[in-house]
Amino acid sequence: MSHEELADVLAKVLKKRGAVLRGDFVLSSGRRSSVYIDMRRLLGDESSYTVALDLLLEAGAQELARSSAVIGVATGGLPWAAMLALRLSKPLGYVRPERKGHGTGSQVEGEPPRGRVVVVDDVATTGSSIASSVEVLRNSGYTVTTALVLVDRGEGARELLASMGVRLVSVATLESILKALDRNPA
Ligand SMILES: O=P(O)(O)OC[C@H]1O[C@H](OP(=O)(O)OP(=O)(O)O)[C@H](O)[C@@H]1O
Ligand SMILES: O=C(O)c1cc(=O)[nH]c(=O)[nH]1
Repeated sequence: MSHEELADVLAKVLKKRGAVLRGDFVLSSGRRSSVYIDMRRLLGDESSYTVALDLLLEAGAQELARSSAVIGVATGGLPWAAMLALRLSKPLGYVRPERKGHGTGSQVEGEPPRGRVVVVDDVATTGSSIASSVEVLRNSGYTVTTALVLVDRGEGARELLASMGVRLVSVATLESILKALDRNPA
């Protein structure tokens, strides 16, 4: 599929699930935005998450094929990482935003074998959530060169991750989704 087609298909399921919200939202970074993509709404409908999963598999095909495991950024990235790992029969892990305060005290969960892993999140805005996970993973002995997301909001994530040697692969940008919604208003 072309970039435009990927954006069209993702925009369609986001619209179906009422996941493109307009208002005044505070983002994870503390920034404000008049548009919020609530990716979690895709999870509540199996045909919608299946479409989104297939888009992730298509956009990240090369990098996923070369990876030894799929690692989710908790919490938004975890369901997508889990579904990808299951589809690809690959080990799964996830990174907590903070080390667990009791029990094992772990920050990387799952103990997938050390190797080249793909980091998965639902949305990238500033990229700081993915960047923190990449640092934690590298400190734990994993190799990370690719991050895969459904939506890149185009607010610095690509540049931040590139400065760390990580390529951001996305199904669509926020701009392309908004254009797709304009193209297909019905
Ligand atoms: O690129 P960034 O500026 O870091 O923003 C994107 C992050 O924000 C959201 O997570 P959130 O912090 O809302 O936590 P959650 O996934 O646990 O809901 C989203 O799932 C990304 O992880
Ligand atoms: O930056 C964020 O926190 C963010 C933006 C967005 O559109 N959707 C989301 O789930 N998180």
